[in-house]
Amino acid sequence: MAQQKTRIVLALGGNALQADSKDTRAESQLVTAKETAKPIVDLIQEGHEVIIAHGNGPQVGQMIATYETAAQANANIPVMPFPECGAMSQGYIGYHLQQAIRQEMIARGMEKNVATIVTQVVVDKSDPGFRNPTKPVGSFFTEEDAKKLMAEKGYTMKEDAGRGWRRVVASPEPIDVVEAPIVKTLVEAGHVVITVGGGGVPVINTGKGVLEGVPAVIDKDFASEKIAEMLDADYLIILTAVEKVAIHFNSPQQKELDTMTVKEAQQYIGEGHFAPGSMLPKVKAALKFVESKDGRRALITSLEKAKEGIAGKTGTVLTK
Ligand SMILES: Nc1ncnc2c1ncn2[C@@H]1O[C@H](COP(=O)(O)OP(=O)(O)O)[C@@H](O)[C@H]1O
Ligand SMILES: NC(=O)OP(=O)(O)O
Repeated sequence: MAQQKTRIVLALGGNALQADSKDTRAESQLVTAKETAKPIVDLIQEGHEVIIAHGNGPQVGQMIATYETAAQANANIPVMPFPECGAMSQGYIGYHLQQAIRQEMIARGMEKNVATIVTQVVVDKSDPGFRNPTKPVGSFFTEEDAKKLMAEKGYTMKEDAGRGWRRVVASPEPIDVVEAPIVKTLVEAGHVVITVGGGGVPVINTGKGVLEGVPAVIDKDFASEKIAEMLDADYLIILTAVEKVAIHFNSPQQKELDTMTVKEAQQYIGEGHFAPGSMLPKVKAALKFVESKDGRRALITSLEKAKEGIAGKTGTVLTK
């Protein structure tokens, strides 16, 4: 039986772009993107309106580190500022997703266009996120190497959910998605749109329509939630490396959750079940979306299980 058409914002996690976090080559990302395209095109083929968002932590961190290293070696090479690196990461990742999704649609005889919108997201210049960097970017390091980098380069680095040490940067909250009306027009015309890549390029509104990029990385789960509200989406689906959200994660008491009410989610957040910088923003984004309007649904699951998840067979569903 055909499923009801829904407007879905799909937030792609890091594993949708880099199957192996140590292999950051562009060629490998394109291969991974081609696998990622399959479950996405399944949803498009079922008739859903799909808007795609994605992270950029590893990619933007790599770009910044490359520029910094090049500038250190050659004084004629200027360091590319953070917002510009964010914009480049949207273009680079969007290009891979466009290629992969287009190829998959052609293989299935589907006639649809797919495009990336370089998206700016307004933040507040007095957001407390600017004073307390929390967003992990770039590669993972051992504690020893991280301490050396902190001393040498003045980076702030933190341990990331048991996976190693990473540089952390400011991560303000998204307030407004500048290009949302264009995205809406394209979606309503039947096109597949990739937007708020890497959470969007963070900009502050300096008045009279002048936007200015700021050095930060917005969490893509929060930016996805924001655009999902602005597009009046039915569904926010956050795809990551795990099939279900768990409490007592990584402990003998680990319990995977099929559903979580808003009240339960708030309780679990208070009890510290979700790691900051990894699962916590996903649960918070899902919670905010479900609370924003009656009838809105949110699902957290793995990329491979997206189709089953939307059919109600797996994943963790947030309910009111
Ligand atoms: N309570 C939890 N339940 C499930 N996974 C968790 C939990 N806390 C932390 N995680 C970890 O968070 C990861 C997802 O975060 P991350 O990899 O940063 O996101 P993304 O997929 O957006 O790149 C999961 O793969 C898992 O290792
Ligand atoms: N911008 C962002 O949230 O990136 P990741 O999902 O890669 O951390």
